[in-house]
Amino acid sequence: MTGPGPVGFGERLHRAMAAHGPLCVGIDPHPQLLDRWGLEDDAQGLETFSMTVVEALTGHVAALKPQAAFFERHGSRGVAVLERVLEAAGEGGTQVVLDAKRGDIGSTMAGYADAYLRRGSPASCDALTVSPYLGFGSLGPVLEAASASGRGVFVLALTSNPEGARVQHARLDDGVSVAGEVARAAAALNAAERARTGAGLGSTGLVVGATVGSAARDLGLALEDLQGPVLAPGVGAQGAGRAELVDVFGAARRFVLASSSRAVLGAGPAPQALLDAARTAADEVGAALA
Ligand SMILES: O=c1ccn([C@@H]2O[C@H](COP(=O)(O)O)[C@@H](O)[C@H]2O)c(=O)[nH]1
Repeated sequence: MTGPGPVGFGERLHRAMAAHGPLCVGIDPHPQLLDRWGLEDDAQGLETFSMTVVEALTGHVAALKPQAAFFERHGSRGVAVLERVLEAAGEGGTQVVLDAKRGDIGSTMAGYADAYLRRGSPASCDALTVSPYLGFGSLGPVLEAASASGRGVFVLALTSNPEGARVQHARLDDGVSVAGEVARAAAALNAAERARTGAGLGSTGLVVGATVGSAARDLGLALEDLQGPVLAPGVGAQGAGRAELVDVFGAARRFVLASSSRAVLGAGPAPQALLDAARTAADEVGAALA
């Protein structure tokens, strides 16, 4: 991708959600999906699959979210495909979220920042998913790089998988939940950014699964105070739909970018069928989150 302009990620996403609805379509080239599309499970199949999705949906959905794992499993040729997908996907205002869930000590996070959040890097994206479970402070280098280059992050808070709860629901000495502490830190960054730029949304997002039930409320996440985007995976194949989005996000609904991968991708390979599936999903999540 050529790289974002002077408008920050939060504001760009805000505009994209207003234009196309609050849907992010994941690009998850599972081997089973490649097979269903009549493609080989190799780098060529991966490229045909991913570029079909990009060409069908770019400019029609708020965001696309390639899942790094399904590119990395094809080795260096798969990573080269991911670079081409990131380059092609960012046209027409569609925001590109790379789901790589990076998390390491601060000095290594500087390497990830350079890889994904620097202008001109071969794998540059609009926003990167990151894990705060080495301590929120370890994210410093990616947060600084994102801020300097008009990019963003989605920090894991309450993930959609059931195993996450044991860590993310735990309480710290002062009674604040682990996920609540992550949400507080993200909200502080967004408040500072919005005070500085006047952006509609800050660029430090959270990941909160649409499958987490009452956890965000019970754990005091105060998502309505986040003033940044909430990426909500779990819609479609993991079982969440309209009722879950309303229940989980309540008054914070307007910040939510619902994310669905397999449920949309299963409509392919015909580009029009993919576009129809994405539009139907965008209408459904849009009605739930209005
Ligand atoms: O808490 C999380 C964080 C990320 N994901 C990712 O989203 C997609 C979900 O795919 P579906 O086919 O819609 O189930 C996948 O890439 C996950 O790694 C998540 O599911 N939960």
